[in-house]
Amino acid sequence: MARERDEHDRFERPRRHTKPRTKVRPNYDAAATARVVTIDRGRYTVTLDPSTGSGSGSDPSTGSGSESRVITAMKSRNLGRKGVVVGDHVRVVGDVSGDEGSLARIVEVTPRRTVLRRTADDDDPVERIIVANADQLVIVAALADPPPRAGLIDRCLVAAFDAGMQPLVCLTKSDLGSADELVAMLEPLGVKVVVTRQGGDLEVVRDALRDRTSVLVGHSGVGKSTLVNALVPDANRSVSYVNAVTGRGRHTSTSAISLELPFGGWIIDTPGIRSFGLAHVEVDDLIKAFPDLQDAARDCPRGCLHTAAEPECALDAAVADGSLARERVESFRRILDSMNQRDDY
Ligand SMILES: Nc1nc2c(ncn2[C@@H]2O[C@H](COP(=O)(O)OP(=O)(O)OP(=O)(O)O)[C@@H](O)[C@H]2O)c(=O)[nH]1
Ligand SMILES: [Zn+2]
Repeated sequence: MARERDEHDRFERPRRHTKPRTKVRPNYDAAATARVVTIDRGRYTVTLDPSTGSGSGSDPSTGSGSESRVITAMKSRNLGRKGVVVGDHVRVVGDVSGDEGSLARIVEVTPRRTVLRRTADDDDPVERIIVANADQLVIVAALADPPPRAGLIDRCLVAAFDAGMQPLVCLTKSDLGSADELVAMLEPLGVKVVVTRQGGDLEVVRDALRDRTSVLVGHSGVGKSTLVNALVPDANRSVSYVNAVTGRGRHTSTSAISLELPFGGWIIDTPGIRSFGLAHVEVDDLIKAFPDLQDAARDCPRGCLHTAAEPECALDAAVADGSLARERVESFRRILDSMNQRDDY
């Protein structure tokens, strides 16, 4: 679903060996592959995949923990208006040495597996993709100070399901409040929850993040930086961060920034993202994240929106005959409703 809307899908990649090479469509199969870690004023900081750069041959999608070469690149003209976002897998040509002052060119963007969008707002009327290719959305909420808002968590869940990303709810500041209520709220949806506090044991969090690409979202003050610094002890000195900061003065943009986890995988922080684009989400897309509900909904009348107001929704029948748990249907309807409430996230 997310893939169908991917703007890049309309542009076919040149297939290896099937088409004759022409001057019109250069073949970049030999170009180095890299991933975009942050963007600042038209300059893309990318890390060269270890297999292209140093020849270690490890899987670039999981991150091996080895030092990746960081280079600065610009978008090539042939990409036209096509966007390049954090998390994109790209091909780069030109000076890929990564030496001070060097500048490579991004010539191709690999089709995206997932896309996460933010909504249009006053500053920018277009709903834009903010992160590509992430497989997990980590929704960070504090148990107190600031108090958690269930509606926001629900909206983030919708964004995750719609984007084809697995949600993980991370409840911070467990020293200040109990997680029981939120855990009970999320359990019927099958959403994984981890509970943390500053200075606490992070093993469960590490296990949930290991070898995946996770996007962190959460409001200011919930303890996101505290968490990132605990997971990536040298976050402020990491290659991508330093490059973004020292490369061209201060890192002033609000671009997402991708950090390699020392235990494998990546986390992408999203400063300044206040809301997700949910306007395009269809009920039929959302329900795909719940195969049992989707299955039961096959008996719904055409055009059924599956809300509690629908007189003949088959989800109610399934609850009545015991094939679906009432809490699960009610929880699904709750996140369905959250979609239509205008609010941050
Ligand atoms: N009591 C308590 N305080 C915490 C915990 N984690 C973080 N804090 C405090 O909460 C405040 C906000 O933490 P940050 O990590 O800066 O939060 P953030 O989400 O990164 O916020 P921004 O930097 O504004 O985006 C700081 O004063 C932290 O010391 C925790 O587990 N328990
Ligand atoms: Zn229905």
